Amino acid sequence: MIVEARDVGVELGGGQVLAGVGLRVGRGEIVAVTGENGAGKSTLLRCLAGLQGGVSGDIAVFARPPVDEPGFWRDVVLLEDEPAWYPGLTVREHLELMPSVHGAARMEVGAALAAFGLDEAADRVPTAMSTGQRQRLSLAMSLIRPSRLLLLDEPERGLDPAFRTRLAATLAGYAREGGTVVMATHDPDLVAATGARELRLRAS
Ligand SMILES: Nc1ncnc2c1ncn2[C@@H]1O[C@H](COP(=O)(O)OP(=O)(O)OP(=O)(O)O)[C@@H](O)[C@H]1O
Repeated sequence: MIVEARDVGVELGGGQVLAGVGLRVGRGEIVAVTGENGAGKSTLLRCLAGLQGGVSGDIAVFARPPVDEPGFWRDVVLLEDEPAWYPGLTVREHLELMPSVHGAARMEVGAALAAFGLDEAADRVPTAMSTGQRQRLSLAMSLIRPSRLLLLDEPERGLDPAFRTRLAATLAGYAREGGTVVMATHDPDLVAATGARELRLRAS
C-alpha cells in the first residue's frame, strides 16, 4: 500500500473536523476525495502529508508515518494553494529549478511547457499571468519532477474545461506509469475522466 489510513480524526479549535476516516490506496491508483465545503478534504491531504496537527488514528505513507522531512518530499508532491513564486524567475526558469534540484525529470522543460499550454508564457514572470496560467505552472512543476505520490488539493482550480480534460489525461498517464494520486476535487468530470475511486467525506 502507498497510503494506509485508519480511523483518522482531527480536532481543531475545539471542533471535530474529521472523524473515523479510512483510506487505502495502492500503487497506480487515483483516489478523489470529495464532499461539500468544509467536509475536511484539505485537512485529510495535510494529514497524509504529515503537516496536520491534532491528528488521531493511524496513517502510513510508504509504510511509515508521514513526516515533514526532505526524504519524504523526494517521493511526495503536495499541491495546495498557490505557491510563493521565486522573485524575478520566469515560467521557464521555475520549471528548470525542478530537474536541477531533484537531479532528474519526468519530461524535458520544453515538453512540459507544451504539455501545460505555457509556450506563450515561457518568458514571463508568474505574477504577470492569469490565475489559470499560474495553476498550470503549479501543475507543471508538480509533474515535471520525479515523484511516487501526488497529493493535489483542487487541481482543477482556475482551469478552463479544455485544460481540465488535458489534466485528467495527464493524471491518468502518471498513474499508468505507477504513480499514485490522492486529490481533493469539486469536479465530477475530473473524477470520471481520471477513473478515480471516490472517497466522499461528510462534515463532522
Ligand atoms: N485552524 C483551524 N481551526 C479550526 N477549524 C479549522 C481550522 N482549519 C480548518 N478548520 C475547519 O475544518 C473544516 C474542514 O476544512 P477543510 O479546509 O479541510 O475543508 P475542505 O473540505 O477542504 O473544504 P473546501 O471544499 O471549502 O476546500 C472546516 O469546517 C474548517 O472551518
